[in-house]
Amino acid sequence: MKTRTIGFIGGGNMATSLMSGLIASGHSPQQIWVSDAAPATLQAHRDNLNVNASTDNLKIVQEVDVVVLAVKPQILREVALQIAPLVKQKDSLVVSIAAGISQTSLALWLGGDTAIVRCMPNTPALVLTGATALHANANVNEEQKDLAENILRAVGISLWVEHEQELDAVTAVSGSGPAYFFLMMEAMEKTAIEMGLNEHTARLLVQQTALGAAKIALESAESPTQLRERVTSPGGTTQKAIETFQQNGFSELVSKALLAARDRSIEMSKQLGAD
Ligand SMILES: NC(=O)C1=CN([C@@H]2O[C@H](COP(=O)(O)OP(=O)(O)OC[C@H]3O[C@@H](n4cnc5c(N)ncnc54)[C@H](O)[C@@H]3O)[C@@H](O)[C@H]2O)C=CC1
Ligand SMILES: O=C(O)[C@@H]1CCC=N1
Repeated sequence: MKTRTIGFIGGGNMATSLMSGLIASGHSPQQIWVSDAAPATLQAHRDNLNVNASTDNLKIVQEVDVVVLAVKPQILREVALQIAPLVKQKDSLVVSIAAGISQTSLALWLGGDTAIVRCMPNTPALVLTGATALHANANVNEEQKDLAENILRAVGISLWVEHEQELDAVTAVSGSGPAYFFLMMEAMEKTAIEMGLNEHTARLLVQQTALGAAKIALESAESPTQLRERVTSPGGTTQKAIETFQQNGFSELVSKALLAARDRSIEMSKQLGAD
């Protein structure tokens, strides 16, 4: 497939992760455009990533084949309505990464004929280890599906969900998920220091342990339960820790947190969208 130009409207955390990942995976910065309301953000992208940048969202739509909507859900309506006439004129493929903004809302704002892929990536895209789930509306053809998938696959794994509602669960699991692991790392690091390790040692041990656990989970055919049992010697230290977690409601707490994130995604679609 011929290399396509990609434009990001909104150049914040997630767009930075995606642009950096695309460039690291061999995409030419010259084929990437970004717009943002903050000129300083755009200058940083010019300086650090060497991409094309403009404060004018319409300029981005004009220049590119694929428009990625990467602004906060709260201002997506305003941006979508602004670019809608040009998107229609150019017959652009639009990819939205916004949490909690449905295909229904996007189609209402952008126009019912627009080819729209709604997806949920995550910030590890920055280091080419992202996880993205995508959903296409009925206007997206096979070539456009490949195009959207190729962009996200350049920065990690990507998979399609059949039902759009699944994206609420995806948001709770992998969209927000990196933050849960960072929270665990924060807590482990803090206690490691309280137990007498210096900051450098505490951080390094936690980071390497997280990496090792993720790597073994990915590479092994065994389930997380089996892998956990391999670390847990009967009557040993891990058993004490795991019992402490479980007696204090760890699994229930994780479940509650993910359900709250999933429900917030649904609530956002009602509050901010046209659902
Ligand atoms: N941060 C994350 O881990 C993830 C975020 N998302 C989604 O990505 C989207 C962006 O999130 P972040 O990058 O975290 O937010 P962010 O706040 O870092 O970036 C948004 C950017 O949009 C710019 N902006 C504001 N008004 C604008 C306008 N009218 N035109 C153009 N740019 C404008 C802001 O200056 C800012 O740089 C959200 O919809 C979020 O739901 C999705 C997956 C993960
Ligand atoms: O917190 C949020 O709403 C966004 C979506 C997933 C990760 N960050």
